Formats: sequence, C-alpha cells, structure tokens
Amino acid sequence: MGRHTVPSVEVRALHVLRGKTMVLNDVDFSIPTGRITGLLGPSGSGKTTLMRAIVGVQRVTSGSVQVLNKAAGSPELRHEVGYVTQAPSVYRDLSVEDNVRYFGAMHGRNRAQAREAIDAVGLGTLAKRRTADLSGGQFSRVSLACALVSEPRLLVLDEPTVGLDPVLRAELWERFARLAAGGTTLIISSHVMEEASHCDTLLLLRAGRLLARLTPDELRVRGATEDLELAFLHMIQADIAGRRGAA
Ligand SMILES: Nc1ncnc2c1ncn2[C@@H]1O[C@H](COP(=O)(O)OP(=O)(O)OP(=O)(O)O)[C@@H](O)[C@H]1O
Repeated sequence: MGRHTVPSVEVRALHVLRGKTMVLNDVDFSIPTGRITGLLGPSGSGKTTLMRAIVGVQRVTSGSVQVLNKAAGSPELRHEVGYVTQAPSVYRDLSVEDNVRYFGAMHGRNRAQAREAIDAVGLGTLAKRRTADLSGGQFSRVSLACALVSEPRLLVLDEPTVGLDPVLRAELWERFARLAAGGTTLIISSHVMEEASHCDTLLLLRAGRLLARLTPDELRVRGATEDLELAFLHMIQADIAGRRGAA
C-alpha cells in the first residue's frame, strides 16, 4: 500500500452538540496521508468545530476521531499534530524569533530550524521585531511559523491565508504543497474558493453535515461550472432544494 492510501485521520459517525445545536451531525470521512485537504463551508457550518475535534480539544457527543491510528487528543500525538487557530496564540511581548524559538524548543528544534520557519512565512527581515508591533497579517504568520517549526505529521490550519496579500498567499500554498510532497498531511479551512483549487480533496460542510468529499475537478463537474465558488453555491442550493422537497 502506498503512503498516499494510508489514512491520517478517520472520522466516524461524529456528532457534536454545542449548546442546544447539533453543530456536527453524523460526519464521516477519512483523510489520506501526504495530501492537502480543504475544509470549506459557509460561516457557522462547523469547520472550526471539526478541526477542534481532530486536534482533540472538542468534546464530542458521539462517534470517533482517530488521528495517526490513535484517539484524537492522545498525549502521544502532542509532537505529531500542529494546530493554528484563527486567533493567533503568540507572546506579544516577545520578538518573532523568540516566539518561534520558544515553540521550537518545546519540540526539540534548534535555532536554525526556527529561522527556517520564520523565512518560510516571509518574516525573515522582521525576526527581531516585537510581535506586538507587527501588522495583523504579519502577526498571524508568526503563529503559522510556530506551528511549522515543530514539523508535525499533521498540520491543521484554520484560515491561514486571511489578511495576506496575493503574493504571500501564493507562496504559502507552494510551501503547503512542498510539505505535502514530503509526507505531511494538511487540513486547511478557507472561505476563499479560489484556494480550493490548491487542495487535493475538498470536504464541503453545510449546517453541520458533510455535503460532499470530492476533488476540485469533481466539484466543477457536480456544480456544472469551472468557477469553484459558483459550483459550491450550486451544490448548496441543490441541497437546500432537495431537503425542502423531502420535507
Ligand atoms: N461554544 C459554543 N456554544 C454553542 N454554539 C457554538 C459554540 N461555538 C460555536 N457554536 C456554534 O456552532 C456552529 C459551528 O461553529 P464553527 O465555529 O465550527 O463554524 P465555522 O464553520 O468555523 O464558522 P466560521 O467560518 O464563521 O469561522 C455555529 O452555529 C456556532 O454558532
């Protein structure tokens, strides 16, 4: 069996109740190793909740989430899984370099590896700058560098390109592709449908349910248009109409 066929994440019959709402409803899928999986869906569809379940910080109501053949959140996965949230969790009083070195040290990484991660997110010239004095987009990239430095086998990124300019966004997607080619598994959520074309597989969520698991090309065919944004919209509209008809 080739490495691409080995699943890194297996989610079975996952239900998550938050407050009184079933925010994930019978979600079932697996994610292959060494691939980029895009998590797409309207605001509030459950993307962040699903990522939280995969990294093991979300209380699940029923079902199972296996990561690298272990239950999500197992202590053995601490060095294997990297998670970058939408709200960057870095030390504002420390410099860029000190932040990344600190996170790197927790995973046994050295100074050179920290510099490499900083360069990868385009912050090489700002390495000595206090994090609090960065722009919003630069600030969120520090968080990404902190995740990259640990070289996790599974990298879960919640909207990592928000607030970035097109040049940097393109560079980051190239970086993600290189990581995947090296065997890292990436799960990346996005609102930007154009970014979906960089993913190997897409998980489309709507209102807590998995609408489809397909490739960008399959989405174009299913949605009957080359435009991924429109294709997704068509699928959502068909789903709404289908459910109305069934009701
Ligand atoms: N702590 C909470 N208690 C109750 N409901 C919650 C809680 N956190 C999130 N929700 C609800 O769960 C649903 C899914 O939220 P989630 O953050 O996973 O969506 P999302 O797809 O990531 O949205 P966005 O794209 O806007 O970030 C939403 O309806 C949200 O209002």
